[in-house]
Amino acid sequence: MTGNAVKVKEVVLRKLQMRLKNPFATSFETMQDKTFCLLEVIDENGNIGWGESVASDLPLYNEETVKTNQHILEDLLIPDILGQTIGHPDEISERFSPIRRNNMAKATIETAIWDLFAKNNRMPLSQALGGKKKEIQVGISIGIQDTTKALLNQIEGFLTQGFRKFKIKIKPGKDVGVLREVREVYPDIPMMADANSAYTLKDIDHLKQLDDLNLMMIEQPLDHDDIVDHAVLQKEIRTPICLDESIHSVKDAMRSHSLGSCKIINIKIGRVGGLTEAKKINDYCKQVGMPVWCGGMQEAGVGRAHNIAVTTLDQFTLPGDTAPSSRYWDEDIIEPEVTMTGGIIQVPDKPGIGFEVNREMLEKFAVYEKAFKL
Ligand SMILES: O=C(O)CCC(=O)c1ccccc1C(=O)O
Ligand SMILES: [Mg+2]
Repeated sequence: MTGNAVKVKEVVLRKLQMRLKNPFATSFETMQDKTFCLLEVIDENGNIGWGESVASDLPLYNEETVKTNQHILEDLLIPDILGQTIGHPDEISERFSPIRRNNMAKATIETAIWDLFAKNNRMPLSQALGGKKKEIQVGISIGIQDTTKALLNQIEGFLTQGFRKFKIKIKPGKDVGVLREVREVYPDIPMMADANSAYTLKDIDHLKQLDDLNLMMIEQPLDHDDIVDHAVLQKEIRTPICLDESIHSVKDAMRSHSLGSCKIINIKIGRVGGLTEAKKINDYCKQVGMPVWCGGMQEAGVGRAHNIAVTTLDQFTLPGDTAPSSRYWDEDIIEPEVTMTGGIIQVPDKPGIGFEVNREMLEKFAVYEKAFKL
């Protein structure tokens, strides 16, 4: 779509520190205190666009951290767009392409420009992206629990709230046995597992046991940057492989499809460098008939709002990880907060991300702030 251009007059970079309600354990870390970059981009008309980075303090999910984000944003990306007139947000990823990777830093600015562009054209971000859904189905990601009883209690609670997909984090020693016990209690719930690269091809015979558990998919069982071994594994197991960490671009999606590395892709806006690339992956996967869904990185409200918008695209056919604000936060940074009824989130029809940022919450959680003006 064409539309009114955006002229960037001012950018404010903040770092926020927020504490999750409970620790969240994956196969590679247990996290409860989250620090992240939040970007406010102001245009010459005083409209404001917001972008949230999903990079955390340590480079355990990918190579980026809050500090690498700060460097790339302050020293390269913000100076590059300050004072510029952006005809369409699709230009941003092209503009930033000489810089290698650093996708989460790039996405922080690119998503803010998308928000600003949608506001300037007085339309919801979902509409600016070409999304048609007015409501989205919601899944839940459940961290590794100390006991199976604790996991079953969590599932019971989330079932009553109406969640549509149950993603269970696994690792060696807390995988097949735990999932089997869950299946004995809940034989039919839509369930998947996420290994966050905890296995290797030496575990093929062990992973074959997942095929008896009627899983929707096994997410990222092997190396974070692999699509070759995943193709070998997919030929050995019936359970569809979903790739998360391995997919950084539409080219990775194309390579994975042609090799047979996966049958489903978890799209995360930050991991792929922004909404334009996420849309390209959506469009390619629609062309080849590969389902996609929107993953999460325990975002605060701005990131959550962008995830809702991208989930309205047509190939996002499976419930994502975009749970309500209350999943992780006693207080979120947006108002209203993201809420859910019966496993459904209503897509906002206000301009841009459709939520206001609560500046009192920014004051409360910000540990760093720097303004960039012409
Ligand atoms: O935001 C959510 O609820 C999903 C959280 C999640 O699964 C996750 C959280 C941190 C790092 C990686 C992942 C993942 O999806 O692999
Ligand atoms: Mg994952």
